[in-house]
Amino acid sequence: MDEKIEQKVRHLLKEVVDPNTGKDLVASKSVKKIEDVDDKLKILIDLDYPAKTQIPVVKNLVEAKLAENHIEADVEVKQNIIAHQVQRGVKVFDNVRNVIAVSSGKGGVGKSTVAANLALALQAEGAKVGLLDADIYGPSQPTMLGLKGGAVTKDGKTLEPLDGHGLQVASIGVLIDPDEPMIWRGPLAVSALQQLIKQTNWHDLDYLIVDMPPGTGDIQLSLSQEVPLTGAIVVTTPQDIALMDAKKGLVMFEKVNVPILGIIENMATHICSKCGHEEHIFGEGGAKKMAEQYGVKFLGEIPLDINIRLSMDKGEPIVEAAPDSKVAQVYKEIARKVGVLVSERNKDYSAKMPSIKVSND
Ligand SMILES: Nc1ncnc2c1ncn2[C@@H]1O[C@H](COP(=O)(O)OP(=O)(O)OP(=O)(O)O)[C@@H](O)[C@H]1O
Repeated sequence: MDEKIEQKVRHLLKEVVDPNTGKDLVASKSVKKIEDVDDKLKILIDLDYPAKTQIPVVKNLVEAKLAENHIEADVEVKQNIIAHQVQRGVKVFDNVRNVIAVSSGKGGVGKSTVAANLALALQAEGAKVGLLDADIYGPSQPTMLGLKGGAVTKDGKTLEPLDGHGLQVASIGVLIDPDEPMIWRGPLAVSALQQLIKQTNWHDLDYLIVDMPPGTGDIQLSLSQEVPLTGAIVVTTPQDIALMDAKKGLVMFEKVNVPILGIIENMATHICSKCGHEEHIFGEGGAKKMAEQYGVKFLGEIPLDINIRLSMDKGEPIVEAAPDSKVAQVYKEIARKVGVLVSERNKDYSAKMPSIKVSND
């Protein structure tokens, strides 16, 4: 094709800023092809984040820029979520492109609720998503996602993921007696969770969300070291005591070189179910300040809202039960940020690395 045209188009695409990444399409490496097909200019743009609602937005921006410059072309915008780098020395999973840990410094801050709604929000925007419930102390995803039935195996060795509103789900809760108190020794817990992750037949996932056990003890540390994580999210509530523990979570991931995608403040404000008045009953701005202090992103704040709890208790998280509600929009906004932050991580090249043989001859 005419090199001049290609250069001109590339130059114009440098002027089209994707509102989601804040970068132009060339800088974000989204331009996959500019080619001549049967005398017609064809442009292919790949978006490396969940983009169902954003595909038409980006397509319109490109078409408008080309039209302004009297260039006619077929513009195709696609979602193509690729695998990104994990900790050095850890092997990535087959069929799972990106693994994201959702963790908390302490229990009860709403980590599992965030994990479920975040997974559903990523799915709503067009991603293929799995959820691994690794919370050995209180596996709540079977209830929260209304899972029916127990573990399913076709070959007696591997597990089939369960279906939770379209998510592929594996939960330690399905494998244990829910009425028995869970007393795991560290290594046993880690090996049971490793088995659950590796022996589940995940089918072609863009993201696997891991609902981590709360806290920053040995089990959490081993998991953060051994599970191939693209990034971690720390959930906290606004109280000083929760923030103190959340900081420990940040330090733990830093120690094992897992990039922190950001902090989410849950129960940030209380919304009165009678009058709709919103107030910061547990304190204000603590998580945002902590994010600044540690140089990580503040992903957003989720209000304390009775509908979040009621929908979870019914097994239908609010993003699924009321996708257009204000609260569901907050989760979706956070999910969009998470998708873009993952896309900014380095690509995973491990699958293409040649294996090097060292011989003694
Ligand atoms: N923003 C919210 N508004 C109202 N209720 C919430 C909110 N977030 C979580 N909850 C409720 O708080 C309770 C605890 O939430 P969840 O189980 O997600 O916490 P957790 O941090 O995962 O706990 P643990 O780590 O101890 O398992 C649940 O009943 C949940 O429905």
